[in-house]
Amino acid sequence: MKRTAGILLAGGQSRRFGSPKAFAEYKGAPFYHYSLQALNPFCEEIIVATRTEFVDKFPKDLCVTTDLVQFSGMGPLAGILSGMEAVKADHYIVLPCDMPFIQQRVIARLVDEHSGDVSAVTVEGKRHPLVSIWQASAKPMIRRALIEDNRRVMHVQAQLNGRWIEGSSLTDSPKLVFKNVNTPCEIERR
Ligand SMILES: Nc1nc2c(ncn2[C@@H]2O[C@H](COP(=O)(O)OP(=O)(O)OP(=O)(O)O)[C@@H](O)[C@H]2O)c(=O)[nH]1
Repeated sequence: MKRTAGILLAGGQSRRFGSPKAFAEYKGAPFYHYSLQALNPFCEEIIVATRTEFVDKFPKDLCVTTDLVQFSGMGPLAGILSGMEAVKADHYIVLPCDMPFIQQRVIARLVDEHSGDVSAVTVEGKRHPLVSIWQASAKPMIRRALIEDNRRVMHVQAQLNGRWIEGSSLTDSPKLVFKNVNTPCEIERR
């Protein structure tokens, strides 16, 4: 049977937010909780890829890893590879930690629509490369990109046999569901 793992990206610097976004609260729960909930039914295991200083802030029952030392500080692509290296699986569902409106049923649809080496979501022309599903076979290409200091997730996706899935085919409210929060006022307005 194919094994699916989830990778929750939570190693960013949150410069625009001003405090670590993973632990910012929305409706009484930390942002990361919403991504975790969305991934949960579809993954045999979920790994949180984060920075050393955040490891102890996550509950002890979560699997948490830090980015591979070689690629530390290189952004979400490094987090994706680090998650892949930490957990063996056939494919990986990746979500950022700053998408508190994400929904399980939308991830279910994304899983149904996934094909090829990688799938990711686009909403009205805005690409969300981190909301994605990757085959394990993409790992060497990600590694090579990072070794060459190419940190762009979309660049790697373009080199793979991948597809962009229109958010409107997954949910009636794609702009909200796939909204990533970068500043506190974006969440205060809700
Ligand atoms: N593991 C890991 N995750 C990262 C890294 N950089 C960003 N992320 C995650 O990727 C997602 C999108 O991050 P961004 O909002 O683009 O970047 P950020 O550093 O969190 O925020 P800014 O400093 O405001 O750009 C979030 O879930 C981040 O936690 C990294 O180097 N390693």
